[in-house]
Amino acid sequence: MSNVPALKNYKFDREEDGELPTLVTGQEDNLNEIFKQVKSDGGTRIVSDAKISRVNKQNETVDLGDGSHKKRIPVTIITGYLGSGKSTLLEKIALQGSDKKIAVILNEFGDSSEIEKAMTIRNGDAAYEEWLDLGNGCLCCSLKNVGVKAIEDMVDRSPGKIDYILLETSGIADPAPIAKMFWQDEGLNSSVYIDGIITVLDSEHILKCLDDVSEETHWHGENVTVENNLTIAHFQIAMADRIILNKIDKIGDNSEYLRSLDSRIREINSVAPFYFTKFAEISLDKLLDIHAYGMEISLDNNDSSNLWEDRPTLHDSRMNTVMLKFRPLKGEIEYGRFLKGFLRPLLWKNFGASDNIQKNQHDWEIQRTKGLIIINNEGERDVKVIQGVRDTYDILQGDPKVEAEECKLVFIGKYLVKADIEKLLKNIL
Ligand SMILES: Nc1nc2c(ncn2[C@@H]2O[C@H](COP(=O)(O)OP(=O)(O)OP(=O)(O)O)[C@@H](O)[C@H]2O)c(=O)[nH]1
Ligand SMILES: [Zn+2]
Repeated sequence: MSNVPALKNYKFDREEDGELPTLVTGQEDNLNEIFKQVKSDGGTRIVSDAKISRVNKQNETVDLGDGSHKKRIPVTIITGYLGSGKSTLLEKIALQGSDKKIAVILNEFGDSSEIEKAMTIRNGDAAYEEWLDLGNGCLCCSLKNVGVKAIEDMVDRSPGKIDYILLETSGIADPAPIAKMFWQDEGLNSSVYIDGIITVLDSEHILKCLDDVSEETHWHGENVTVENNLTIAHFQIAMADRIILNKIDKIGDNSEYLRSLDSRIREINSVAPFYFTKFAEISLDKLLDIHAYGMEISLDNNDSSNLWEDRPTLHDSRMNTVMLKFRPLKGEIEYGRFLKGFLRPLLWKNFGASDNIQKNQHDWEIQRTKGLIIINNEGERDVKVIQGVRDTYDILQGDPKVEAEECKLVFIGKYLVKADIEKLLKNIL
């Protein structure tokens, strides 16, 4: 077990920690002042700020036993439901060109990372130092070992080259098992530490997500005790150390709705500070190096379970991914047919577009669309990137140099039937 110092091993020390405040009777009129100055060590004792920052500092390095120290790398986990703006946040963090050398780990569902890459995120004038794509499936179970190994390798192969890691989880992943992975895995635990979990919410759709409970969500792990009226979005909010209420431009000045949003989120997470943003515009210092687990991580690492209420992992089995690959489109006319005859009927089903597209009896719903569309215009190659969240989609100019010979579409949603969607596409190709 890495010998990360545990705050619990510290004894209160008068000259170091200064005077303990006299017994607090609770009648003091400067009670808030007193509480602001003292912090508990997670147990009963109180320690000074200086000591806390020293412990946090020590948490950032691990003593290798031969007197040398290895700097541990902070990891910020970025979670949030499908299409909330996680990648947009990554982009904004990069564009702020911070002095940190940042590695990005993507754990996207639906193997859509090259679509993400087609909108290459640039860190200043270069892409992020490292870009580790953990591919399909969720880190919490199917990919765990692969994921841990890949992260360990990345950290080991670039000593000194990376001083911060951002991990974007897939939109439908429960963040707890991913965070736990950094605690429970011996190797990871000594080379990285969790600085905080940031949850990005789509202000326009988050209440719909929270209301979308279903008896079909299932739990990974034994002794499922947690009641079933929870969704992934609940856990993503509950685990947050910072909450970004993104897409505020979609709400306008609907203060009524904002109040309902505020109270719903506060019900789930009453402590994490939250920020309203548009296209994830927020300054780095609110998100990085927050040492959200500085105190707990220095408590005896073995009892990290109390941080994640060792509960089973939630999976919503109604969700699935449909990925289509097809030849480049021939010119603007076919591209127009693709939009009018395929994409819109699929996404605008609720607006009366023909909803007999999918034969299954379920109430199917596309929640996330990502596409890389290549159009051959008389020898000219045009690349479009499609980014959609439920019924709205953006078409962005892609990088014509992207290495892709065929179009690629990824739909993530409920009860999607690949054969039906493919048939609709065939009608227009
Ligand atoms: N109107 C509006 N659109 C936004 C905002 N932030 C992001 N978007 C758009 O929403 C879409 C999804 O944004 P992403 O950053 O890809 O979302 P994501 O959370 O990474 O999506 P997944 O990785 O699929 O879960 C993109 O088309 C963005 O341009 C915002 O504040 N307002
Ligand atoms: Zn899983």
